[in-house]
Amino acid sequence: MTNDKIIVALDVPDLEGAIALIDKLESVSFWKVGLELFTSTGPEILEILKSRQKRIFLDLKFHDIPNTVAGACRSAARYGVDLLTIHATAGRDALKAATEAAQTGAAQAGVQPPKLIAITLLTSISARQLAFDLKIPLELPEFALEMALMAQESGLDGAVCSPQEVAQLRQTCGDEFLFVCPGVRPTWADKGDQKRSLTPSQAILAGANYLVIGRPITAAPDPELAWKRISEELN
Ligand SMILES: O=c1ccn([C@@H]2O[C@H](COP(=O)(O)O)[C@@H](O)[C@H]2O)c(=O)[nH]1
Repeated sequence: MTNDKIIVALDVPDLEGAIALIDKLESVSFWKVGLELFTSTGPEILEILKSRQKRIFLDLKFHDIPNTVAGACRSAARYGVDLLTIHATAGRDALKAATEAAQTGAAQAGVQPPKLIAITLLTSISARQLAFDLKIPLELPEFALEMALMAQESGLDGAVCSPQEVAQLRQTCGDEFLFVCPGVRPTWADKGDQKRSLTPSQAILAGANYLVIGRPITAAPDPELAWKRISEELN
């Protein structure tokens, strides 16, 4: 079964909604807790997922000065989560400080350190927006590659990128570096705000270790059926 490669994004506003989805999608083994749910529930949602033996991607996308991201990563690592995110654009010093702090926090709590992964460029940003809104004078694939390389050089375990860039990033960063791809859309799903999508099977074939999929499953009229269709596509 390859559905352990799918991380389902629990983007719901409260604990009640989250528990309903976790119970409904019993065979999902890896859940992503992001800004909306964590801001609402705090660490309680992590305890609930752990009590059900689920793996956890804590996607808080830290972006701040080195001292502050280090403190945040130290604290988050104490929860014993599997994956944790920071924006690569926080810079090299912040990435290095975050890497060390995640190790320290986990050791203090006696848990396994999370894999720390860097956001290269949000999958909701198009090439046009990168150039005209963010004023980045690089082609989008080159920018994503530079961010992934900086993360790798700073000691991080992997990167978040769109499925459209993962093949090139994989080729340069090698097989040991983790690539987690959101912005994944089955052919039958609405793209919403995602600008750089591929289908689940295309993303895996391109070299992603994990896919993050939210609304195509969680906002589907029948989430169990949507999950089953995506799992079958991958199997
Ligand atoms: O570049 C990024 C980084 C993180 N995400 C997160 O992934 C999910 C995607 O949800 P969908 O409903 O499948 O669009 C969401 O939680 C984002 O915060 C991302 O989309 N892009």
